[in-house]
Amino acid sequence: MEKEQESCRAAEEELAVAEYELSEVEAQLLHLNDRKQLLLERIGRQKDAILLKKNHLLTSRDWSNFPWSNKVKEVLNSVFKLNGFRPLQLETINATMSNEDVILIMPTGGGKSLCYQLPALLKSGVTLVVSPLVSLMEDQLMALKALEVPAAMLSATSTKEEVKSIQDAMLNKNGKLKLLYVTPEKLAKSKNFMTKVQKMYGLGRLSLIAIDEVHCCSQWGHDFRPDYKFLGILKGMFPDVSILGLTATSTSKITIDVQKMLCIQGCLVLKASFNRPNLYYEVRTKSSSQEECLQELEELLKTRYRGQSGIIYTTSIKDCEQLMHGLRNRKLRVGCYHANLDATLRSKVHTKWLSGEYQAVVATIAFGLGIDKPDVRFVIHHSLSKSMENFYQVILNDEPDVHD
Ligand SMILES: Nc1ncnc2c1ncn2[C@@H]1O[C@H](COP(=O)(O)OP(=O)(O)OP(=O)(O)O)[C@@H](O)[C@H]1O
Repeated sequence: MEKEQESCRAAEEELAVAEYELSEVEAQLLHLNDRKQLLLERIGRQKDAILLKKNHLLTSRDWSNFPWSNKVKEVLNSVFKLNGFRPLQLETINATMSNEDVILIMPTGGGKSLCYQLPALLKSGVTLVVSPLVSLMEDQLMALKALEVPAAMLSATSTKEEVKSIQDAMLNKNGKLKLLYVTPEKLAKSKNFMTKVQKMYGLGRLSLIAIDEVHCCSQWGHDFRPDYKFLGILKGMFPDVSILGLTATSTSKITIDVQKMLCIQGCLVLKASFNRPNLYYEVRTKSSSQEECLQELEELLKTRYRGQSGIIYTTSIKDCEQLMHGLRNRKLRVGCYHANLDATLRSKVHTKWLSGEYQAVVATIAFGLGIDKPDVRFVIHHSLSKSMENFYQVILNDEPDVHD
């Protein structure tokens, strides 16, 4: 009995020692965890400071004169038939030629395409251009064909033969192909195509990656596209190739998000002026009566904007439908466009507006990306835009470019 009591006491003592040791270890772990936290914060601060310094160095550098400047001018004249650069075009081209990652924010129609098309011709190999819409790519290809620049596009509708000939051109050391347009879906969904891009990179033939409408990477923007997320792997896969992201709409929050997504934090960000002196803005007091509002719109469309083309933006689909019916009842030729209409109907409305059959489209923000009509003379906002950037984007998508 006594022996058992002794053994029990010994076990209790052993337990107390172990518990004491454990409490010591826990205290050390707590201390280590605190140190870890402090170190992580210090590393984060240091990384931010380095990015800021690098960004400052990039931003304060003079991007206007480089050994290849004469060649750049020559290609601008002889291939693109242009006499000079618009603001920030030369800086973007030079930074891209220097293998820097760049985000270029420039208003619609500012001349973003030249910023990757010209380096594509000067660099050896093929420039990959990621573009969100097949119609945008087709426009670009038509313009490049007229300039006799070898370019191609790959989309979900490309035939087997087209795919084969493009893939051969990608890997052919003597191939003439300079620009290859692809949708982000194609990159994200076709393993076969990505393998070919990797091979092209291995051969030193991937010269530049241009990402059009780059704000689509960010969930903060109104045009977020899930497939743009895939583009985040490109920098890791092709570290020697510079990335040029282009957009007409980006807040600093979106730009930082895009840099993070594409793994190009601290890269050079070039932002052109968004002041467009050829635009006239007017703010009117909106009547609370729907009838009076319709009457005012009718008057504008039949008098001030008679025979002219435009867009009336609303923020809700319900408003969009109601306004179209109200205006049609007043014998105005208008259509409506929003995300709830099927693609065929949307395309019909778009075509009728392009051809002039509709004087105006009553639309939500779904009507924007890829809309390009040279003779738009008015944009009416029936409701206030959700943000300044949305407002700017919908105006400039449709602005008559009287300077060009
Ligand atoms: N340096 C230049 N001098 C004269 N015209 C130019 C110059 N650069 C571009 N352009 C012309 O400006 C027009 C718009 O260019 P581009 O399509 O590249 O604009 P963008 O910024 O890409 O617009 P979006 O945002 O709609 O894609 C084109 O007709 C192009 O030929």
